[in-house]
Amino acid sequence: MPSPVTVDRTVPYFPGATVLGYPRIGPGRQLKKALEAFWSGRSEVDDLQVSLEKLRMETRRHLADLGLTFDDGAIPLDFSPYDHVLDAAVMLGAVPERFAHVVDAAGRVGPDGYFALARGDGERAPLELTKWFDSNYHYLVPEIGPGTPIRFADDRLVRDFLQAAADGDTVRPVVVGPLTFLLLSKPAEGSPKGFHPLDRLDDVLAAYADLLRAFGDAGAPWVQLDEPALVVDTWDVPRERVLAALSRGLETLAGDLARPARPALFLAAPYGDLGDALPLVADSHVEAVGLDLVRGPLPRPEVLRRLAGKVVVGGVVDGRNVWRTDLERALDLLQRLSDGIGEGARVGVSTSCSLLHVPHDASRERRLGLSLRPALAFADQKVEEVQILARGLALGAGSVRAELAAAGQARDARTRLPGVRRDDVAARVAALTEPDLARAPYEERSAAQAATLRLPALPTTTIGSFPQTAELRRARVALKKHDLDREGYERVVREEIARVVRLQEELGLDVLVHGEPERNDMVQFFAEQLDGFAVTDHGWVQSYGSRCTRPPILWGDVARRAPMTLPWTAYAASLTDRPVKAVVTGPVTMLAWSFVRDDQPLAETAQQVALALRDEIADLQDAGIRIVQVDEPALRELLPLRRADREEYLAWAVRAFRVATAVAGRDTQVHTHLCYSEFGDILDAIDAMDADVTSIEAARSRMEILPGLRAAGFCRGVGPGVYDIHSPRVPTTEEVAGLLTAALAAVPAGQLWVNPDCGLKTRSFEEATAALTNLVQAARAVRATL
Ligand code: MET
Ligand SMILES: [Zn+2]
Repeated sequence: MPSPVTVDRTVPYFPGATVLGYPRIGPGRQLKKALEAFWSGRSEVDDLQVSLEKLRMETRRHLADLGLTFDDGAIPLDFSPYDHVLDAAVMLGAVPERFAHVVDAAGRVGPDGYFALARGDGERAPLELTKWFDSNYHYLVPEIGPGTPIRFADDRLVRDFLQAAADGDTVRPVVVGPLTFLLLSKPAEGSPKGFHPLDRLDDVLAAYADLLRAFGDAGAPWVQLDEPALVVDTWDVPRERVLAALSRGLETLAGDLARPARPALFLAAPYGDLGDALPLVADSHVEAVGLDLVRGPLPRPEVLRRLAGKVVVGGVVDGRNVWRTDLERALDLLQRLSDGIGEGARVGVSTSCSLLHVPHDASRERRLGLSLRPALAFADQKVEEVQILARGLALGAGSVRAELAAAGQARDARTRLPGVRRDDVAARVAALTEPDLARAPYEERSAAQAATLRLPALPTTTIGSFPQTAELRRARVALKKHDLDREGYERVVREEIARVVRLQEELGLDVLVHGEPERNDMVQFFAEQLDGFAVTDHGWVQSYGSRCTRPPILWGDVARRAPMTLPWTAYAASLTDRPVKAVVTGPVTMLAWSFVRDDQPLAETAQQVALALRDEIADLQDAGIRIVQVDEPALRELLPLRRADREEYLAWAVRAFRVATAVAGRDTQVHTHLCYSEFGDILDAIDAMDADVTSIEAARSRMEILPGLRAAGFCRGVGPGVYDIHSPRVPTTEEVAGLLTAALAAVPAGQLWVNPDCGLKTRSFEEATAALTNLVQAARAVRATL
């Protein structure tokens, strides 16, 4: 007779050392290569599946080689072919109505449907792309309405788990938790007023319960539910509602559904402090909780004691930065965590968040030389650090004395590198006064600029970059390999600038750009030319889907050596009578998209970068350039997740922008460009930046931003993006005209600019030309109706 199943409230073994997630792109960017081969038709769907499985397998093996145990769930299964939030939506079958056809009768979504959701399919717009918490990773925003299907539909993750198990690896599946899923979603089009995706909580919980049962059947010892949404207190619903939803989720998934019907649950809360959510988790039946102890404090003693029955996983190794951990401090923190929990405490060691945000392996960075490299820890080094700490915690600090000492020495050596502190830079920052930050009143500027620039109503422009041709990429590689000399390379760049200027004249754009062909990347290009920055050879991190960036490392005081973009912009200007807009990357974005020194406040570092840019803008102006755009796409990204921290951040961010731009005279038009974020809650800061023109993402969200801008009293130029450059779709003239008409309902014609959402570098010339043709035509058509 089968014995009746009894509820199992014991806590199973949890590995001493783990990481919350690992880079998914592959050390050789295998993911990117496999995806792009498939999308371009160079490979078949079977090839893609084989490549992805190979990548998953190699990642598991690699983590096991680095020392993570392979049979107890220490190795996370956090792979995604494109994005983990999209995966959760697909798992739930929760696709928007326009994509209903991509879900088959069994509830699964095939590769074509999956990528159509991510990238559009020529007719249907993809899901909106936006920043994941305060990082430069982008996720796809699920669209949830009252009628959106929600059930446990697609079991890909379970199949991936079984595939690993068949190879002998018992991994720990990582899933976006139900609350985070719903809080990151937006209401589907046509949802009634007042509807919030959280209204679908019970349906989502039921689906997650089925998922957990499936993992139970598959034999998973642990499942990690990521609930970073809990560390944010700025959602569009009151905190009480978030906490009530959490209680309900914990009850349903951890209490009502008990082991052995489900695996043990590890609730992880990266990117900050759980705050008042932690007691609820403590009193629930989840078996393990992960705390971000890099960003968050050690919980108060009375809360810690309530965690006694659980495994508490201390995230003490920073998953967001590349500096070696102060192991001594981290071990001490873990010890205090353990002591605070009390007798029988079970403490695991982990990273503060997934290592998704850092590159694979610092030991490959040969060029960084002997000075900086020992101070760095990329993902693989962090995997080693969590193990050292776990050993130290289990066996005492004495057992890892040598490792602690080596880490300490490396950190000390870094602070003594020449260039870390420079008196000349410190003196310039200290000498800044209020007049250095102020420009003439906007009315004066706008009159002066109108007289100088003589632009038509609804002026058309682009955001800066044009598609990067294969020839250009080849030339850059050849330059690096010394197959092409500097002069030869610059010739190629100049030819490209000339071509792009001609193209823009032919298209009839009003404000031209030089096209940024000299830039490998908008941050790296400047970082390479600034003192205080180092660049990596292999330090790729995923930005979204197949897109990767290589963040520079800001390690010392920042200063400009020589003009950076001036020669290129001036060359473009020499080829045309139309105004040419110079484009530089702003201070906040330089910081956000680099790994930044952790030995002084960001505000201080930002001013140093701003002063370097100020020098560049002064030079551009002296050379006769009358429009300068300072890109700050990351302005919103660094916005703290807790309301209480926001004001301070926005103050220094705005200040840095003004330090960089206030050198512009009244007839020099300052633009800024912001993209891929919700800007609704920083409109005042955008206003305070005092740019003459602000171009802003809007195409995917259909101009949602504009009424808010108007309400905030924004009276300067604004260019809501009318062409979504992150999709291969070419918008029609009618579509663009429709968006412009919509924009005119919220913005006076005299303020409105016409431009794409962002730069064109990810598109082909063919797509960009077609889209810009339509954009110019639409602008002319709407202009004629004014
Ligand atoms: C992510 S914002 C990009 C701005 C840059 N000027 C470009 O056009 O590519
Ligand atoms: Zn942009």
